[in-house]
Amino acid sequence: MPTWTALTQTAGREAAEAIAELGEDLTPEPVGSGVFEIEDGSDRWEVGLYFTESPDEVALALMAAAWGADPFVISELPEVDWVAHVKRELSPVEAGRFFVHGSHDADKVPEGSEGLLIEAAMAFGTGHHATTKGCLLALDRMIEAGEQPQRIVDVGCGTAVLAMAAARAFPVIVLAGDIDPVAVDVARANVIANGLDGRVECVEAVGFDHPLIESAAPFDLVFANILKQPLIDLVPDMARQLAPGGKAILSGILVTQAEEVIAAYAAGGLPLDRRDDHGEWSTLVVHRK
Ligand SMILES: C[S@@+](CC[C@H](N)C(=O)[O-])C[C@H]1O[C@@H](n2cnc3c(N)ncnc32)[C@H](O)[C@@H]1O
Repeated sequence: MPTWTALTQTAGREAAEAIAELGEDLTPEPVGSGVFEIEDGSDRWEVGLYFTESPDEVALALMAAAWGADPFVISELPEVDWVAHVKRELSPVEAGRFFVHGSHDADKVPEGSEGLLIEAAMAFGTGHHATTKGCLLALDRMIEAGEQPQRIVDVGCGTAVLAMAAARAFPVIVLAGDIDPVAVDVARANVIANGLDGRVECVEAVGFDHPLIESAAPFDLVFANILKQPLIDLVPDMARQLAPGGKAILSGILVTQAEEVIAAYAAGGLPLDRRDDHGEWSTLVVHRK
């Protein structure tokens, strides 16, 4: 049976995300990576990189030192442990009517819930992160309120979890774009696995910058779970690409950054409807006047 090498360490959020990203450039390439919040109030994150061959320990030590992070803990895992690890990390997540789960939990979707199948992969959006959950809850409230957006785009789709949730809720074609080609591949695979082929179109795009997205504008609903600065940079495009009365669900914003993002959107003609904080993360709903 093959063994896996798991590298884990804890770090601050920014360092953990950077290490997971840089880890993908290593030789040999990791077969998986993940950044998981340690929910003990310590503001520490666990970053894991998983290899089928032994990685270059010198490169790893340099990478950890460059980020001022602790050295990696290197452990050999029999295959069975790796599977168990992924399953443990990917316990199902409930957010309103949505139940995000791996294939090992496909039989656990509660009656009346919308199941979304997301396997562990190298893209963000398993539903575990507070920002994804915040967006799913905002969508759930819109559905509850009887809103029926027709033109929808998910900017920074990652696994396409938000785009697929919207496609389950509304009988329209949902567009999903990501700057990262690996995420786009993962998103396409998820769309097929969820039986949404033809209902969610995934493209490689920076912001709204793709012919398919531009030709579908203006939008009634935009998701953008990206970080504070890209969200602020996106204000002029967001104002142009949203239809009057259209809404944007924004996340990836630390609670301490929320006022700055709210002010930037209000100044761009996109006032705040609602703000919800989940732990250290804020999710905002804004609309175009
Ligand atoms: C925090 S993840 C969100 C994934 C998913 N939408 C969710 O809510 O779980 C952010 C994603 O946005 C992508 N991204 C960041 N900036 C972007 C931009 N300007 N345009 C398109 N995608 C972007 C990243 O590659 C990443 O996949």
